[in-house]
Amino acid sequence: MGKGFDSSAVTFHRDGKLALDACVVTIGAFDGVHRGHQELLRQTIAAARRRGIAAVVYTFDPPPKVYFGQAEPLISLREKLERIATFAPDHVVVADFDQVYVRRTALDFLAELHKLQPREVIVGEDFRFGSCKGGTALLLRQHFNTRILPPVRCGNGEIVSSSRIRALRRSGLAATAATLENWRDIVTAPPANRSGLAQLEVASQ
Ligand SMILES: Cc1cc2nc3c(=O)[nH]c(=O)nc-3n(C[C@H](O)[C@H](O)[C@H](O)COP(=O)(O)O)c2cc1C
Ligand SMILES: Nc1ncnc2c1ncn2[C@@H]1O[C@H](COP(=O)(O)OP(=O)(O)OP(=O)(O)O)[C@@H](O)[C@H]1O
Repeated sequence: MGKGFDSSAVTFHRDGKLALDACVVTIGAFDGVHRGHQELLRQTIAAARRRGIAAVVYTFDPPPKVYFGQAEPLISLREKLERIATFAPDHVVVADFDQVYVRRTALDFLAELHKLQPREVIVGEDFRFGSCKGGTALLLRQHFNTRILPPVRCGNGEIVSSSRIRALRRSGLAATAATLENWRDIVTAPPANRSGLAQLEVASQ
């Protein structure tokens, strides 16, 4: 679970705008910022702190499955960014997942990642990227020092996923879904702390 909401320490960027000389980065749709995502965020921020470099979260708006009409979003972009911000990364990159972006190949995406000069990339086993999901975690490993985390599971052994949370909600099992999200004690920020988010929203208009 993250600490308390404080977006003031986090800088938000549109994709392609951020260049760094070192970082640890995690990548994903992160819809719901569930317990599996939280583990990625914790490991990413811990690795970055150990190395004394920036922690970066790279995410997509809307989540690709939502863009392709395969799912309804679990939470809004604002809520997602607020949840991510509670883990206190240094940077959050939000890529506009649209008809132009979706045509980028896995190699295009790797070229963008190179601009962040990651010392470590941390993703889950099933991470895919690039048009037609051509890129895998193993391809990432050919380009960057990549840590592939084993899946976080719930008590009955099932893998925690946004899809599973959606299915539980659809079945009327909202309380079970909420245990996988694990956000019941989220601290909501006062408006003054949301300036970074507001800037991102203005930039996207
Ligand atoms: C440049 C780029 C292009 C993508 N193109 C597609 C696509 O054509 N079809 C698709 O289903 N997903 C596409 N995706 C989404 C990925 O499959 C995946 O959902 C995304 O990278 C987030 O990973 P996650 O779902 O593990 O969070 C693309 C992702 C990126 C970064
Ligand atoms: N249970 C989990 N344990 C560890 N990593 C996870 C878990 N679920 C997702 N991840 C990783 O988090 C990142 C973002 O994944 P993503 O947003 O696709 O989540 P998801 O729950 O698998 O979504 P969906 O069910 O919609 O496919 C990816 O690197 C993915 O591999």
